[in-house]
Amino acid sequence: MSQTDTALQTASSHLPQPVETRNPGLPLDLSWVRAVQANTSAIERRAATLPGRRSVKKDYQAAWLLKAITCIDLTTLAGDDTPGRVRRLCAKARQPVRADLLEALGMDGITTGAVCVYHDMVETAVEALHGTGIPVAAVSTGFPAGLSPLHLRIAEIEESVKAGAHEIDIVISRRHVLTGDWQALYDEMRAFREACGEAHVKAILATGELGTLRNVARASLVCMMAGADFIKTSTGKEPVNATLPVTLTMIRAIRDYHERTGIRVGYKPAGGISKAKDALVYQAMMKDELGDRWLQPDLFRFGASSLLGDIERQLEHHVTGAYSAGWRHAIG
Ligand SMILES: O=C[C@H](O)COP(=O)(O)O
Repeated sequence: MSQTDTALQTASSHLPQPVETRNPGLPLDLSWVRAVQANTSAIERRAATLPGRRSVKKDYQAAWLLKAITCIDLTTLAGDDTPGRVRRLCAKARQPVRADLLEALGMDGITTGAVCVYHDMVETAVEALHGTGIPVAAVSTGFPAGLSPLHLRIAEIEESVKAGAHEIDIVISRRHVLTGDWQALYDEMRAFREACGEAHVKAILATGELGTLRNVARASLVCMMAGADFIKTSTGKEPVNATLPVTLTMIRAIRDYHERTGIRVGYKPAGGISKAKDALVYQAMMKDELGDRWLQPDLFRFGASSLLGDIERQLEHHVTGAYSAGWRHAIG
């Protein structure tokens, strides 16, 4: 088998998905939560060296980028979203890379991991993705601030599930973290998880608003104890969204949780990830810290509205040797 074949097999390994047991959660263990620390300067030092540590080139890079596409929650979360824009986004999710490029790469049948929209756009997205197997994710619970009354946040989840969302991206109440009220955070997350039913729940921590990496680590753990299927960094609307130090902190919390419980929880960095080279750094970090299993779309997603365009541009360069203008790979 040639190097190209091996590399591209890595990309197509998203096709038959391993079935992961959902995280059932645990009773809140406050002593475990309070024991969690984060050594900020060590985490920042390690994160700063990461972009230079691993570099994949040529066919391997193309394979990693194709894999990254399968992990994108292709997102539009704008006040001026329309059914037309969402349908165009869904068309892009079904065929994320131009057919001639895919053919040159020896690939077919690749899709994004999901499409992520506000509740009002769920029905349109579900209809547009009918028969593709691509799940629709709905942001929920008063996204992005999460400050509406609890019963309305729960009703919003239920409405989105009824409208056909397979995944619900909830926002936590940041004040519970900032005041150290872990019981309140746990109860809220548990209620959200219950309202989701069969739909998978991603807990958005809004890490840019949590103050310290120790808070990020503790909030990650509490959300996992309360049954989150994924923990996600940001809404994309905070002043600081996904970063490498936050990512290290959260994926180490996922690793600890797995070591203690045997349960794998997924990770979704979101907000401001728009370059193919950044996606490669995140993938390398997942591989280093958690292993290959966490590179599959059932355990790893990028929340991104414009990453796909840059990846497609890099793939075109790989195939043709030339860069095209970014607008040629418009998402919507
Ligand atoms: O969850 C997804 C984010 O809102 C997308 O953020 P972005 O537009 O910066 O890629």
